[in-house]
Amino acid sequence: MIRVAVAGPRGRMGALAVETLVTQRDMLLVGVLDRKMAEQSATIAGAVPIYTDMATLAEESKPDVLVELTTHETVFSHAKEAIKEGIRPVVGTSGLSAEQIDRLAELSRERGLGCLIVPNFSIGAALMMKFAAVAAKLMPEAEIIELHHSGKKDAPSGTAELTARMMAASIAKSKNLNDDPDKEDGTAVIPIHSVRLPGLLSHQEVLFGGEGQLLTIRHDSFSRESYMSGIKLSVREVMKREGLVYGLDKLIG
Ligand SMILES: NC(=O)C1=CN([C@@H]2O[C@H](COP(=O)(O)OP(=O)(O)OC[C@H]3O[C@@H](n4cnc5c(N)ncnc54)[C@H](OP(=O)(O)O)[C@@H]3O)[C@@H](O)[C@H]2O)C=CC1
Ligand SMILES: O=C(O)C1=N[C@H](C(=O)O)C[C@H](O)C1
Repeated sequence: MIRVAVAGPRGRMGALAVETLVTQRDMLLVGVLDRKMAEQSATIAGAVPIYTDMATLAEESKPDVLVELTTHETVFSHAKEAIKEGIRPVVGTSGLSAEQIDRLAELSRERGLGCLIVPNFSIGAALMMKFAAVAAKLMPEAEIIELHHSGKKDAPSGTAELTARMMAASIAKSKNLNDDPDKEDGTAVIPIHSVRLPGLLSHQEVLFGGEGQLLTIRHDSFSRESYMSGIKLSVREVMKREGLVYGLDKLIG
């Protein structure tokens, strides 16, 4: 049985994650981590205890995994504290900096614990990133447009950042860029444009321009249900891993 805790249980994602994880036969929801004792989190969590600090959560409920779904302001300290307490983070929250990601890689390696950073739990988005990385090798002139609901607090999205990183790595490996004297260090910077509007949920387009042509790779999430199978997979996978894995695409082969 995997003992799971969820941080951010009153949030749009956290509440649905709680609802999903309690139905899994191989998982036991042992606690939720909130920033305050709220009546709403008590309703969501049901019989599950609510904690407002990691050390007490760790000591009393002994989770194996923490699913982190809070905000860009909190996520790094939660993930760091979890690793310190021997809890494997599954980080869905966006907004970690490259330095923070490197630090979590270091900490999880030192502690011999799995740590997953999954900017997008949907299978379609993972495929979009893979396809974009392949396309970037042959069509490196590319830009990303990410579009989200107006309640999203951070920009650019975590999905767009990982897409850009995978495309840059792919371009750097390809002969095209390494031969380009205009690129100083061989690292392509893929521009990201962010749109926040009511009516949207989560959408991304990767545009590739070429002589007389345009390739568009697009993914849309129309409901947060699209993330739930990826969350379940990530909780199971983090138990089998050591060190950092960044992206659902690395879990699905
Ligand atoms: N990886 C993925 O596939 C997906 C990732 N996301 C990401 O997940 C994150 C959450 O998104 P969403 O649910 O829409 O956001 P919400 O704003 O709906 O939820 C965030 C929740 O976190 C709570 N919170 C804030 N600080 C703390 C803290 N210190 N401890 C515990 N809880 C805290 C907030 O409480 P309060 O309201 O009281 O401040 C709120 O309930 C975002 O970063 C988003 O980008 C979203 C969708 C998919
Ligand atoms: O805030 C959201 O909604 C989402 N955030 C994630 C991100 O920043 O990429 C994942 C998805 O795009 C939805």
